[in-house]
Amino acid sequence: MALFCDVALPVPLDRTFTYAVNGVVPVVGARVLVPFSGQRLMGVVVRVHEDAPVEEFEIKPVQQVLDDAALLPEELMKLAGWIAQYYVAPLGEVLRGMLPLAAEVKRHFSYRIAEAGRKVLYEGAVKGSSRRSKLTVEEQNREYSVLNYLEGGEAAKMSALRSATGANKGLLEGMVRKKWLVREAVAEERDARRLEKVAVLVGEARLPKLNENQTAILAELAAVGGRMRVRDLRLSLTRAGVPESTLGTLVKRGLVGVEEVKREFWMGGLVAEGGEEADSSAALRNDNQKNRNLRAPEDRTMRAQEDTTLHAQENRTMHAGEKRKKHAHEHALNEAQMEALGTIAVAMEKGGFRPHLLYGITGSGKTSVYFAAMQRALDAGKSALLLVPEIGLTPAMAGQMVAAFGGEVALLHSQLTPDERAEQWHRIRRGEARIVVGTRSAVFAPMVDLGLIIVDEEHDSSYKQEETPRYHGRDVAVMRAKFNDAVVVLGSATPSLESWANAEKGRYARVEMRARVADRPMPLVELVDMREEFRETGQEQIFSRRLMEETQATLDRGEQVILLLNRRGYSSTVLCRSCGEKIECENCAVSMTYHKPVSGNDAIAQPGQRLECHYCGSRRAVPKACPKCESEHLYFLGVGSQQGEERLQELFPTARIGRMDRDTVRGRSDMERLLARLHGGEINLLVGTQMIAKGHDIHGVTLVGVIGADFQLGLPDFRAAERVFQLLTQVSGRAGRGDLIGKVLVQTYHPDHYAIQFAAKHDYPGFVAKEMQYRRWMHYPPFAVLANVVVQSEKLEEATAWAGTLGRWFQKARLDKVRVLGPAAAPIVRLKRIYRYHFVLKAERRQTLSETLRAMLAYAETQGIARRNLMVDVDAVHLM
Ligand SMILES: Nc1ncnc2c1ncn2[C@@H]1O[C@H](COP(=O)(O)OP(=O)(O)OP(=O)(O)O)[C@@H](O)[C@H]1O
Ligand SMILES: [Zn+2]
Repeated sequence: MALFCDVALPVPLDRTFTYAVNGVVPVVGARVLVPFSGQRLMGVVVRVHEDAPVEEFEIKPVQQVLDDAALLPEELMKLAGWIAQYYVAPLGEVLRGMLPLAAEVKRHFSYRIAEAGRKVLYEGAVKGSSRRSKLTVEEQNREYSVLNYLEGGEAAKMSALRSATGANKGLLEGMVRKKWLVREAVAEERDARRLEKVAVLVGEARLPKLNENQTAILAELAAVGGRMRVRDLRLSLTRAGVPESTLGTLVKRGLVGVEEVKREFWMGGLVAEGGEEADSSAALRNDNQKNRNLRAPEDRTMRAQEDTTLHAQENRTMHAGEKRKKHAHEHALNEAQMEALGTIAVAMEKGGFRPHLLYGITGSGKTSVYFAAMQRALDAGKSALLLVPEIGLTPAMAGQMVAAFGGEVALLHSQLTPDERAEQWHRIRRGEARIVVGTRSAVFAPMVDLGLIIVDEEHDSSYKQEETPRYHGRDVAVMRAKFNDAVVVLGSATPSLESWANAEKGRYARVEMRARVADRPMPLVELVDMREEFRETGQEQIFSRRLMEETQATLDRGEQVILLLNRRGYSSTVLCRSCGEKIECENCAVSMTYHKPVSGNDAIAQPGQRLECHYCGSRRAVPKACPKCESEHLYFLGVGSQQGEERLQELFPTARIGRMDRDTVRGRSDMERLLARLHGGEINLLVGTQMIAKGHDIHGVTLVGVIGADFQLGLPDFRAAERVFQLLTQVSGRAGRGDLIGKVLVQTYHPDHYAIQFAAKHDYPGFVAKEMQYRRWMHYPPFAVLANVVVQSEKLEEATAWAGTLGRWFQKARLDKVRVLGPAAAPIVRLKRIYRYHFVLKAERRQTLSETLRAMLAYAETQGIARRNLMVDVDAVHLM
């Protein structure tokens, strides 16, 4: 009896594909390579069966089965199915996101002779190469050699063809266009876990007579404890001018051995595998700097040793700051923390799915509770997963995890290479890493015996994936816990309204921590009415007099100040004074931001390219005149963090100023360096965008100033008030986390707005009550479920026509349980050259919403609207 299997493929189609089983029978959850429209794709088997498909077209066989056992455990297969259903996303694309194993499959192209090619070859043999062609005789001859080479019928890789015939890619592609050849994309399995060579000093050997170069190598090795990656050693030898062959000589003489070991993966000073100490690995990483000393071989050993210790010390002080702070896991928990831990621990003991919302104000010590709960999970033989918004923004969290749990930890974040990601994935799958810390997609980590999932800062919008599948990591975490019978804890000082509503309904158990640790008071918040300020000073100022006064006083007392200026760049808009035209991006309907060129190494904006689009990244020079009316009166509006920094430099010339935004913090190491300078007191005045509000725990900060956070209140988004409240609360929470009480000054043009009023009073429950009313009246989440449907095309006419087609369908369908708003131009009507129209769908019940969305997609298909031109965003976080 013939066997078939259904395979989910990473293509934007809401269906699976049937293939014939060929030899090895794959199990559900295994990866297979299958042919798909001229390519070979990797997919995941979702069903094995005997039902011969009824369709007319030919059923192709599976080409290769990559796994003997299910790669994805059953609960992850279930979770994938749930996501596909809930977010109306193709299952194959969901699974692709779950399996970060692309690195294990190598893709390349190969060519095979086609019928037409054969004909040409035989005709050519008979008539000689007399065909009319634009090609030179030499190129024509080369084509014949390619055909000759492929005559046997086997496919050949491009590299083989090139070396045999000298044909380049262009020539081969030309032959494909003429249909002489067919090109095949080949996917091949490869082992992502590579080995690397390590040079080892052979201890026993009696030192014979050596030349200078040989001594240098031995000293180099001795200096780092006798082992070094050959790759690194080669690098330093080249720098010092020692010939590479010297290493070979030493190996031959038995003074140095070379071992092959499994490659270790390094993550910004933290060793993820096998290593115990963050410090020692960081010191190891610094070999390269040390190697500059290679010149004088005689005393190198000594000096290098000094260097090593020196580096280790530097690192220690770097990480710990001036006065060493205690790590979160080193505190004895206070009463509120014990109570929170108790609730979570009891839930774990009872077993089963138990969701919790941990509402703990800023500085209440949530992190320590996470650590303790994760330890409990480990003690019970379970594994634990901690999701964080962005590891790069809160490196302290990852560092403390490694310090507390050592080799048990796997870190998953966006800066890993595909190989590193695959390696971490397998470590977790094998049960070697039982503590996983990661960003959004880590929710798919193949944990063994998962007992606990924690979602830190659960309100953070970075948990929402803004590409297919558009899932929300927090909500997926809850479902994951459900399929795994695990406990899940959503933690925040400003929980999302969705989670809060779930707690109100009793779906989540609520745990509260309503005081700061060590009886530290909440900071005092003072509002500065900027309308008043303008009236009194007659000038539009960035910084109010009150804020300047307080800043000066705080700096004078030797304390630290943080100022939030939530826009990056220098000026957010360039406006023509004569005609009012704004300079917009040529790809997107948004104004371009002016970035002032900086001299020196950290010049980000290149001279002559000073306007940047924050949506597509395109750049251009500031025009000399308005592109529309040619007036030369261009006017720069909207203060960004770069300008803020410049002004502060003028106002407080002796302050030690730092800036934290996407332009100064590109990666995790930038963040680490900046935070170290803050902890150490090297910076006493920090200005930055919302990045500065993220969970940082800097004890010397006693003043937080907020400049223009309320412009967001005017954005066309029903979550605007919630976002402003969260941002104000989170940034205020950075003040007064040490021994001294903190103060917050909020400059605002809307001092009476409830989001600002409640934030000033640290009244989250008050804010939520008010905001819930508004959401109920307006039928917005959490009182309705919502989806954003964007119709998109590079052609404006197409986008509008399709929007019209769907609009008429919605009207005709007379949906009484779903409200449809639109079609309307999306708030950003053109983005990366794509025109966008949208509908917002609101329904009382989730079921109704997804049925409507599916019916709409089915109708769109009959109208020839391709799936990729319709973006369906269920539980959309941004409606832009
Ligand atoms: N029981 C305790 N006693 C004293 N200090 C503690 C205790 N628990 C935690 N801390 C310290 O309190 C500070 C705040 O803790 P933590 O960063 O966990 O707060 P949080 O609740 O996560 O706040 P936020 O929401 O602002 O990030 C840290 O410096 C931490 O080391
Ligand atoms: Zn753009």
